[in-house]
Amino acid sequence: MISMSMTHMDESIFQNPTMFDPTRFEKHAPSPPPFSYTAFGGGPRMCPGFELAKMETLVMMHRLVTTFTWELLKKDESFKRVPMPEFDQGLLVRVKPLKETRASYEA
Ligand code: HEM
Repeated sequence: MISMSMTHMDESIFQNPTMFDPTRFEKHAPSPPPFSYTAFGGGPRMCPGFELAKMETLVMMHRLVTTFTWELLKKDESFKRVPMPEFDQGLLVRVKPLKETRASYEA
């Protein structure tokens, strides 16, 4: 049994662990020590789909932020870890296609 958040939230391994910083996973970034980043497990039974999953996640994120605008409806939203992140108010967002948003700015 592993506790991923023990190492994922360890400041001696990941600088500013609670900060959203995708650059920490870029190719030129220093690799974390073995078995400290365990989202995909580790060792001989490590997830064989991890490269595919990372690529799919990147493509999906790119599409979501370039196709839609996102508006946070509860500005005082926060979350706690129990142990997975859970939003206090359900993370309500208004999502609009980017084309529609541009049209309303132009009107
Ligand atoms: C965000 C997406 C994914 C996450 C977080 C994830 C995570 C994991 C984890 C933690 C394990 C256990 C590894 C271990 O025991 O050390 C695992 C195993 C596995 N994953 Fe994934 N996975 C993801 C996506 C995928 C995809 C896209 C595929 C296939 C296309 C896949 C196929 C597998 C298989 C076949 C195993 C079993 C490997 C074995 O027992 O030898 N996973 N995954």
